[in-house]
Amino acid sequence: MTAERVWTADDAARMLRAPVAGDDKYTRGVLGVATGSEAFPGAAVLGVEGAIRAGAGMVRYLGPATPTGLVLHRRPEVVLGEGRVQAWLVGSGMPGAADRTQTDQQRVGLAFNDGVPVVADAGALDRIDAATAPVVITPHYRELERALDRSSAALTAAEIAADASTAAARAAEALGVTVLLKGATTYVAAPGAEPISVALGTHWLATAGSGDVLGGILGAFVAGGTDLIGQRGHDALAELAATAAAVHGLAGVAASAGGPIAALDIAHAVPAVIAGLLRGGGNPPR
Ligand SMILES: NC(=O)C1=CN([C@@H]2O[C@H](COP(=O)(O)OP(=O)(O)OC[C@H]3O[C@@H](n4cnc5c(N)ncnc54)[C@H](O)[C@@H]3O)[C@@H](O)[C@H]2O)[C@@H](O)CC1
Ligand SMILES: Nc1ncnc2c1ncn2[C@@H]1O[C@H](COP(=O)(O)OP(=O)(O)O)[C@@H](O)[C@H]1O
Repeated sequence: MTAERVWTADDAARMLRAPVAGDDKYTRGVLGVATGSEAFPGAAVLGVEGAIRAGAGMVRYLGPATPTGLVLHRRPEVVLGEGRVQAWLVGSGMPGAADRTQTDQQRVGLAFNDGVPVVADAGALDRIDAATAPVVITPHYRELERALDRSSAALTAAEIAADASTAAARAAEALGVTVLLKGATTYVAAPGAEPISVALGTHWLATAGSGDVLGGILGAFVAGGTDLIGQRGHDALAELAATAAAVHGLAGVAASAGGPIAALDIAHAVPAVIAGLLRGGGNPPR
């Protein structure tokens, strides 16, 4: 077992920043989102909702017709198409390499080529080698098994489950990315750093689309945290990832109140969770 740091609500509160008078949508961070597919259009909606509820200054969405229509219908705030962004969220609800369309290839390539930090999920995990800036990946156990398949640190999903903390640390080292390994306890590891454990949620979070919302929350934090990432690289990325897992977990608890939740409920609970953390952290929301 690897020694680890336990991430608390106070730690998360310290990472959050309320907007100030000098802010506008751009200084707060624009997140490019390349997620969803004709097979999984809902994943795009869930990630975008997570990002907006977590405080992205703006979201730009790039995807096929069905998810594009659904995203815009639910969130007219979203701007479609390419443009300048501070970070990318890519891969949720997208097929892996074997089934990618040419347009999928292009939008995944664009995200990794843009020179800004990338949150890579699901169908983008096999393209992290193309990255031109720091990457944080958000796999569950089976996805991490696949991502490690051709690396020097191959592990089965069962081995990952048996010691997720060590698996996250080994994966970060082998892949050269920050790893947010999802599970009942989420482990975050930056290359060469002690892993962080986050267990502030509820088991009701084990529901379809829950991880897609987490990707959006993390995307918003990364887009708003580029100064921090510029100064402290993967250590900052790991702390932002742990904060996203904390906010996601606390939002799940708030949405559940002891009963079942739908993934969108998690996103809806995020603003009040952030407000509470900002108050508790001595930094009043504006
Ligand atoms: N609303 C949406 O659009 C959603 C999209 N999602 C997207 O769906 C894609 C696939 O995600 P997964 O985590 O499922 O991918 P995985 O490939 O990790 O999971 C599929 C595995 O689950 C097994 N499996 C399938 N149905 C099962 C069942 N009923 N009982 C037991 N095992 C079963 C399969 O044999 C396969 O091994 C991702 O791109 C993800 O982002 C999911 O997040 C769910 C919600
Ligand atoms: N038993 C559990 N207890 C608490 N949280 C869980 C549990 N199982 C999964 N989660 C959380 O729910 C989310 C599931 O994400 P993921 O596996 O990607 O599902 P999906 O692909 O359906 O979105 C992750 O944030 C994970 O940490």
